[in-house]
Amino acid sequence: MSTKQQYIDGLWVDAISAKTREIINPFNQEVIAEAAEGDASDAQKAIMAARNAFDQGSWPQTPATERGRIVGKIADLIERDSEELAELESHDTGKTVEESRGDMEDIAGVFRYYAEIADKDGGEVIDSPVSDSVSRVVKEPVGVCGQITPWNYPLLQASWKLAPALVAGNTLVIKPSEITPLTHVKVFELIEEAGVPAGVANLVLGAGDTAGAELSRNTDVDLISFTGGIKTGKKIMQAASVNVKKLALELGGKNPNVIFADAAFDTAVDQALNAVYFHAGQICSAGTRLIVEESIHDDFVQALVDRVKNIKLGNGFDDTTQMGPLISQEHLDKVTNYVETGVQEGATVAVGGQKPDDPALQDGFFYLPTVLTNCTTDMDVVQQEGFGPVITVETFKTEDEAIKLANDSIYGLAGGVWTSDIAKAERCVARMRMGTVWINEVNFYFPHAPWGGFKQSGIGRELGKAGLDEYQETKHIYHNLNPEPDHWF
Ligand SMILES: NC(=O)c1ccc[n+]([C@@H]2O[C@H](COP(=O)([O-])OP(=O)(O)OC[C@H]3O[C@@H](n4cnc5c(N)ncnc54)[C@H](O)[C@@H]3O)[C@@H](O)[C@H]2O)c1
Ligand SMILES: C[N+](C)(C)CC=O
Repeated sequence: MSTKQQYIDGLWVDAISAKTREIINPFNQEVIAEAAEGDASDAQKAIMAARNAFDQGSWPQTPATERGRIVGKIADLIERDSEELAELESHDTGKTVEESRGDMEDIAGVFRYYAEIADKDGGEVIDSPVSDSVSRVVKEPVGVCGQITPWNYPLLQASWKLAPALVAGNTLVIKPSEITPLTHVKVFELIEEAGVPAGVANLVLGAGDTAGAELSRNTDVDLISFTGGIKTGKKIMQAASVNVKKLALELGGKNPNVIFADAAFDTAVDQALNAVYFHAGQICSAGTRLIVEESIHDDFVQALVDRVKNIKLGNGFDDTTQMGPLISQEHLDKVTNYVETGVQEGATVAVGGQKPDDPALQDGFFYLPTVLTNCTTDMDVVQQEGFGPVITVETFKTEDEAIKLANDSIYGLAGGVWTSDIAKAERCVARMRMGTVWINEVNFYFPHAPWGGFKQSGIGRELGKAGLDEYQETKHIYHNLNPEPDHWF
């Protein structure tokens, strides 16, 4: 088995320490690859390459049209190799290959979107308050960007960072989660093939507290963009203060899905399942807090439970599988404890609440899709991000109460409202404190619309024009066409 290497300064390299890590398929714990285990010294080497490429290389000055062309070529290559990428992602994360195929389409779309807008903002001329002067605003790259991604949507989250950073003329070092590096390695082969100059885009592999921590504290890094958990986000924010790095944080969520009695019942039930059980609930924007109008609670829960019982768990490469495993034994233990805590707090397991007993699933990190009823907003299970296939159900009687419950969270990533009353829907979303709100929809995102969190779900935005702004500095240039002495002194 050849070792998956890092890509630093245009070369494929092992870790300086020569250490490696086994990469595991969470469906059966089979070792599917061996990857270089970089650490702080590898990160320093990559940062130096990115620093040199920014300070002395041609990329920041390359016309935006040309940078866009190269990023467009990456999109073409991702489309060409999308099946290979999708299979790698599913082996690495356990998600169904159908879900991974959807991710690859989205990823190519993100590179394509930023390629297309690369040269669309040529700056702005300001109406100067002084005659014989020109005042203009231009956008410039920030510099060297550190980028850190999580294991749940490895390449998708990377694409939201790589594409805008590159078209804006930055250089970068990205570090994937140490447990899911495979699609990052493959996409760097495509980045090389597309003609991105050596040193501009660098890939470091390895653990968060070594390689990742170096990216956040190193003073040669000008911007750090992180997607992951809130605890890590806080550490990165602290480390980044050393040189006041620009900071973008995409953190967790505990997202409400509010169902009014006048919602289209069958669709709302169906989408409440989609909101949570895709990728076994390991989605930052999963609608895990179901908030249902009291008058339909019993029917709604019964309909959910009937459907949940039939969800087919299994190998993501089997066409009939609807839900794969969790990512690791550690995460399975965390989800198990999370549900047990909920039960101790007074929640009732309406369905699931344990590992499956199917002998075919015993080698994987499976947990049954679960619905917990009798939940109240003060419970840990309602407030903490469980990041597993678990829905908690709360009830409300009035619109005000529904909004109060929806907003009762330290998080503010996303939320949904289901109703057939247009005015009520608009009133609700206006009051919901989240970066994305859906009316009669769940979990929908696309390259043109910004993504990010209110409150402790994060800082900054990815995707859309806002996602490009994160990677640009704004410079005002004032030109006095008729300089004269003032004779003040
Ligand atoms: N807001 C979003 O768009 C979004 C998207 C995907 C995932 N997430 C969140 O990500 C979390 C799950 O991902 P995870 O378990 O991989 O998160 P995590 O915070 O454990 O790890 C994320 C990344 O940070 C690195 N890391 C860990 N410690 C570090 C440190 N001290 N310094 C620098 N880097 C460090 C890890 O190696 C990994 O690459 C969930 O909370 C989920 O909600 C958010
Ligand atoms: C941002 N999203 C929904 C793609 C993945 C969150 O975990």
